[in-house]
Amino acid sequence: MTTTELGIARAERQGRYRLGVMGGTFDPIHHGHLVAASEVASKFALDEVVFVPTGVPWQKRNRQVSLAEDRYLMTVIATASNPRFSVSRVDIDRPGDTYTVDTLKDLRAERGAQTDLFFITGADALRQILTWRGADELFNLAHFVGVTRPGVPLTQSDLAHLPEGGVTLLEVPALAISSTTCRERVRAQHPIWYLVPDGIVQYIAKRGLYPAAETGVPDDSE
Ligand SMILES: Nc1ncnc2c1ncn2[C@@H]1O[C@H](COP(=O)(O)OP(=O)(O)OP(=O)(O)O)[C@@H](O)[C@H]1O
Ligand SMILES: O=C(O)c1ccc[n+]([C@@H]2O[C@H](COP(=O)([O-])O)[C@@H](O)[C@H]2O)c1
Repeated sequence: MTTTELGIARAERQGRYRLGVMGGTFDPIHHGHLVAASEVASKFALDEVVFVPTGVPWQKRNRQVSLAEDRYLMTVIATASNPRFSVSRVDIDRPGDTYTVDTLKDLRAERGAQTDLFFITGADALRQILTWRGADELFNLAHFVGVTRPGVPLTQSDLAHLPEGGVTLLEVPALAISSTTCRERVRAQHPIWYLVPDGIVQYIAKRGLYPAAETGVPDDSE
């Protein structure tokens, strides 16, 4: 999108606020998340991107997930330097499993009817979207932006089963980083500098997250 197109997009919004919503487990947050959010913010002329750490990511029940407060604090640290990035507690403060349909309803109630929601999701999550609770409702609550992710092929034909006009695919600078790789590297005592913001390296060390032994910091599985 050129600067002129962006100008038109801004003019066409007629006083409406454009809010990007970046949901994730963020265990830990890494530069892949931040670059995806920044790119969508630029291409869609968003006023703000709110990062929403999951409370209980029910589709990750078979694995250990760090405490919500640790994931929340890492998200705050990683986004603090960007004036257009913010962090919401809606998912971690809501009891029970986390469903995006609730996230979007809560943000809509909080931000008001003048706000348009753009839910940002990686290609892997987008491919699973019909398994999400209340999937048929999701596309009435937000426009979905599916961002490319290395190792996850995604084409227009993958969108065939999704409502027409409900999803836009966007190619973002490819960063082959995952939270899984970051956790494995910490456990193996390999560096994660430059895969995650500096403050996250320090937070993980300070809290002793992702220890090599099973007997480490508490998690959300108990
Ligand atoms: N490198 C990346 N490029 C683009 N999108 C990404 C990238 N990493 C994660 N995402 C997207 O960000 C959102 C939140 O991801 P999540 O917190 O689960 O991170 P993850 O790296 O996929 O974690 P894990 O490896 O633990 O499954 C998802 O929609 C995911 O597809
Ligand atoms: O609504 C659901 O049923 C649902 C199922 C799986 C994932 N999600 C959302 O998708 C986003 C990315 O999730 P994850 O597990 O890949 O970090 C995050 O906002 C989750 O709440 C939502």
